[in-house]
Amino acid sequence: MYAEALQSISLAMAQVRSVDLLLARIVQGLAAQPDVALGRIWLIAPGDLCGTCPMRAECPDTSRCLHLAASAGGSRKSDEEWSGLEGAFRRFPLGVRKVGQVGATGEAVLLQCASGDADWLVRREWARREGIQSFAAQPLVFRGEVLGVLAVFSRRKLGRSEFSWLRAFADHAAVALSNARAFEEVARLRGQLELERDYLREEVKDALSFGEIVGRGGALRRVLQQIQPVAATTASVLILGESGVGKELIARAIHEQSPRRERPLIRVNCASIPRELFESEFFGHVRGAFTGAHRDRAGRFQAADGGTLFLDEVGEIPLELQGKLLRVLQEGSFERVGEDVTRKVDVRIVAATNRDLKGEAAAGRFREDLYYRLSVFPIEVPPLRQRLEDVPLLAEHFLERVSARLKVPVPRMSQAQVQALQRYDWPGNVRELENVLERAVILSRGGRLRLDQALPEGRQPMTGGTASFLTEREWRRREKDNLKAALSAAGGKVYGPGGAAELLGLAPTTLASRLKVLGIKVR
Ligand SMILES: Nc1ncnc2c1ncn2[C@@H]1O[C@H](COP(=O)(O)OP(=O)(O)OP(=O)(O)O)[C@@H](O)[C@H]1O
Repeated sequence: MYAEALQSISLAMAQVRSVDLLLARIVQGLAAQPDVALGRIWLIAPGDLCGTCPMRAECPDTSRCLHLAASAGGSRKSDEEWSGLEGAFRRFPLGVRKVGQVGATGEAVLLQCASGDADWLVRREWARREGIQSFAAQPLVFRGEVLGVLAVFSRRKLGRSEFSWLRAFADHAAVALSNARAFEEVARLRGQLELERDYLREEVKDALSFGEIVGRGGALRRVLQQIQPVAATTASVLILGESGVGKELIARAIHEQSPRRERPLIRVNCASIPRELFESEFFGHVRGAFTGAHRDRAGRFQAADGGTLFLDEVGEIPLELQGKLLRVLQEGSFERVGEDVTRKVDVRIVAATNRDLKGEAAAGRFREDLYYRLSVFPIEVPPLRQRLEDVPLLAEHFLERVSARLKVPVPRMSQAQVQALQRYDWPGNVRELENVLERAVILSRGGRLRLDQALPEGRQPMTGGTASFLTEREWRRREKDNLKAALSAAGGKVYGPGGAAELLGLAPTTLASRLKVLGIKVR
């Protein structure tokens, strides 16, 4: 081996950004030298093949060992090549045999075959046949940490000077290895960020509307008190409550108060995913896995790696997929659609439902084991009608927010109006209250708050005098009843003489589109 050869390999190394490619270049560069029979690199990594490892009995600690990561060289007797990463030496326990000792101590070794101390050679027959003279192993050390071992079997006796050249070369290799790892990490993070951005973009609008949780009544306080203790853990949380009570707000608060707050919170609305796309949405797919899969795509589990996955409307997940979901919750592993590789993730689950999931499980519509897994820590958010004491604060909050958004002065709300709001039973919960106030602010046009038309029918505040108009909802109902009556008078016939369109004096196409809008089915 010559200094120039090592230098030119070093130069080439600096350009490479992939760890695998880098290691391959190094050993191939070494093996290209006339006297080198075999060049190999092992890297320290967590123990993985312990069940089948031939050195298991000698292994002091299965947590970490040396993994053969690159190999190059060839026989001088045959055209056999030694680039495979399998075989007896694919793992070395740290501290065991020469390679393991270099990995454990960080001290290099130089051994000669001729000197009679060739006991270290495991394959003596191989060494004799291939004319091996020397073996040199150098640790790959970066910032004081041993990353692995670089070894060379030489057909020419290696002297001290070559050994020290190899030392310097190993140092270059270790730096290049750290750089390549850093590049790969950056690329991985960039990929993940892009993925998160894709998923998050659709939710930016939603996210902007999530301020603090408003309301300090006893019922809500009891809910809020549960957030902090559970946020600190990795336990799955199941948030139960009717639509619009603020379940998503609670889910976000759990994430924000958890140690995962710097990592992504990814939301999946399980009700909006078509049945056949569930698996791919959750776990991702590889290109060509199904029609339309034009490129590899990571799923939401991967996007949420290290963070929290919020499974909204979890009761909508099809039964077939529930088993796979259970597995990723239990083992943290899954496969992309169309791929065999098993991937690992670390994801905390917060799920929400407005269904009686326990009842669904009892009826066989939801897997019971999954239900128990999800509901380790249930949080029940009461409907707004059971905490009407929160209405005044919530109403103020929404008035201010909507006015700011519409850039109008905040209209003043009278005590009577607040009471009117508290008399309503809010089937749509906080979301409905928010919508009512938004309508009221728009109707107020910068003047006094106009709740009368904004509230759903039959709930106008008692301001004296009867209203001489219909609300939108009343109007629609009247129209619906009217169209139904006409249809029935026409015996279900829409078009032509005696049809409903003619009876109503409407163009048939106009009638058809109104029927569609109002959801009226024609027999
Ligand atoms: N306590 C609260 N303080 C402030 N805003 C609230 C509160 N509760 C709910 N909201 C608002 O009400 C709307 C509905 O809340 P959210 O989407 O969290 O309900 P949900 O229970 O998840 O509904 P769904 O089951 O329909 O998904 C949101 O705009 C949210 O900001």
